[in-house]
Amino acid sequence: MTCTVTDLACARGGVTLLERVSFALHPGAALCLRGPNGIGKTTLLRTIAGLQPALRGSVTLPPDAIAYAAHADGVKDTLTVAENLAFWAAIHGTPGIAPALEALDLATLRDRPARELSAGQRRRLGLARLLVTGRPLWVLDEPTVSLDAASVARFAGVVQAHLGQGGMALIATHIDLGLVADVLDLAPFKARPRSGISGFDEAFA
Ligand SMILES: Nc1ncnc2c1ncn2[C@@H]1O[C@H](COP(=O)(O)OP(=O)(O)OP(=O)(O)O)[C@@H](O)[C@H]1O
Repeated sequence: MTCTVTDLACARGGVTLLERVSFALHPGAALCLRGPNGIGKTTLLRTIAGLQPALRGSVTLPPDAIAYAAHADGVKDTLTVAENLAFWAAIHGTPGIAPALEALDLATLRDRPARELSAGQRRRLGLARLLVTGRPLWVLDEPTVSLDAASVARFAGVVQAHLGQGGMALIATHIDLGLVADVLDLAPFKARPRSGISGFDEAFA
């Protein structure tokens, strides 16, 4: 199942940020989005994941085929690590949480309440959620924030394994994860500022 994004335009706070974004992501492939702070990487990922409407364009994969992981990780503080994963596994109908615990090195933390996790441990729990969704496209917004070097390498291996099973990954990241991935520079897709005054844009084009 290929994810095809065609002529996508997205906005935040009423401002159009990116326009004419098109690409195809095939099974087993990863694409890294690059661009300076504020260009609209998060906004584009949220739009592709179906968390906000597109101004224009289309995404062929439905939102329920996409697992989105971002800064707000959805971890429930009052539940333990294992309970958080079991909760998500139940929602997605995944049989067990052991592979996810193992993959993100969370087995020794399984009975720790999430509120007692360090930032990096919490991030690993948020990323472990990806594995229990069973969804083919992982949309990842700065997934390595707070992770130490060993955890970055471990997570890169998790993504690589997902790709090896025919999954896909779309990643906004400022660091090189060491993945075999195409890179999409968003600069050419930056929307031109609009005045909102009829005739103004044309007069000053
Ligand atoms: N809730 C909001 N309301 C209005 N504008 C917002 C909101 N959130 C973000 N923005 C603005 O939208 C623009 C794009 O933000 P976005 O987070 O998509 O950029 P980004 O490329 O992911 O940035 P970064 O690399 O810093 O994470 C920025 O100019 C930002 O200030």
